Amino acid sequence: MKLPTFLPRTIFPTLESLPRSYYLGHHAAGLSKMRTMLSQIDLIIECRDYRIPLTSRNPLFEESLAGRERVVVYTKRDLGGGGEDVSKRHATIRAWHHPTPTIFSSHRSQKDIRQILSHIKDASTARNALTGSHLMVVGMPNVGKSSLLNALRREGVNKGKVAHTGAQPGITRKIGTGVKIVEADETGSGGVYLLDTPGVFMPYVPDAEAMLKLALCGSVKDTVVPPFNLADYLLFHVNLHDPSLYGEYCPPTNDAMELLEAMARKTGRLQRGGTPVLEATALWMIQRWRNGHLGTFLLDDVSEEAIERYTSGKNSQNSSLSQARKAGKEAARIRQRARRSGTTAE
Ligand SMILES: Nc1nc2c(ncn2[C@@H]2O[C@H](COP(=O)(O)OP(=O)(O)OP(=O)(O)O)[C@@H](O)[C@H]2O)c(=O)[nH]1
Repeated sequence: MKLPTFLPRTIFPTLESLPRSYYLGHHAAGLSKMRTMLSQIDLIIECRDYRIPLTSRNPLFEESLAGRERVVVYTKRDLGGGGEDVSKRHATIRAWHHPTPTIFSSHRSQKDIRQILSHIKDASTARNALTGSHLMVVGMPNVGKSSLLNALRREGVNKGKVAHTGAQPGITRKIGTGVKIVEADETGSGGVYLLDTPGVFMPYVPDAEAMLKLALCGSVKDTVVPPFNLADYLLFHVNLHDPSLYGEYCPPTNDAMELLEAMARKTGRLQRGGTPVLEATALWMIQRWRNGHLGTFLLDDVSEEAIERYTSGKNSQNSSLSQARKAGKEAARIRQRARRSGTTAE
């Protein structure tokens, strides 16, 4: 008997009830500190997540840290997969950012890290800085800033890890001191120092799907978006990519609960009585994808048309940005009033 052909979903339903903001106190404080330090900075390394090149762009970094030389580094390239269209994809992204240089990197690839170092050294030489160059790495939470700093230091001056890294966002909370990533020459000039900064989320996420992408990539804490919604959205993408990726658990399905139940049974995530523990299984499934074990692919569509759509939507994003700022200030005022009167507002 011929099995029916599996048809993956082509549209994911809009989840209007999802939170659209994750702009925390230490994000605002970090950004304001970065702004005050800007005059001492020669080059900004702006990190974005390779799996979501459009969605992980935070307009705040261009708006608040304008006027400094910049390089865009797409981190976690290894999690975006290969394929024939990689060169075309990279060319499209480079053209979008032109004339800002763009580098695609994985923190474990010596070749990628050397390419970034080489760019940094060239920029520093061109500046002819006698007192050394001072760089700052910025980006959304969990995008891989501290991992990049450690990798540049290891490759540049052969020294061990200095910055803490972790699978959840918000590991770096404060701006530290500059870390040497390139030695000065015999004359004492040419040294390069890099500042790590806390990840800063955008004040307002333009749509619910963007929030799902950011949460899936680990930019917000796993408690912010319900794991079932994330697992369902991940399944939607895995199905568009290759449903055989979860073939060891169950046949192709568009039902996330069916897959989670099968995964829970196969991996022994069961309560007493044999009931599958679905939420823990959803988190496990998401973590497997984040580690590259459930397919490596992009969540954003990267084409000239998609970039055009994204860029033409920027204006509405900017107005949402000012609305979000007003809402943020109002929330801070309410919290302050509640603290003064001895009650909490959260
Ligand atoms: N596969 C892969 N994982 C990476 C890469 N870069 C970072 N990671 C992982 O991503 C997670 C977050 O990395 P961090 O360096 O802590 O990210 P961060 O941007 O400093 O995070 P915040 O403290 O929130 O600002 C860690 O689990 C890293 O191991 C990469 O290029 N490839």
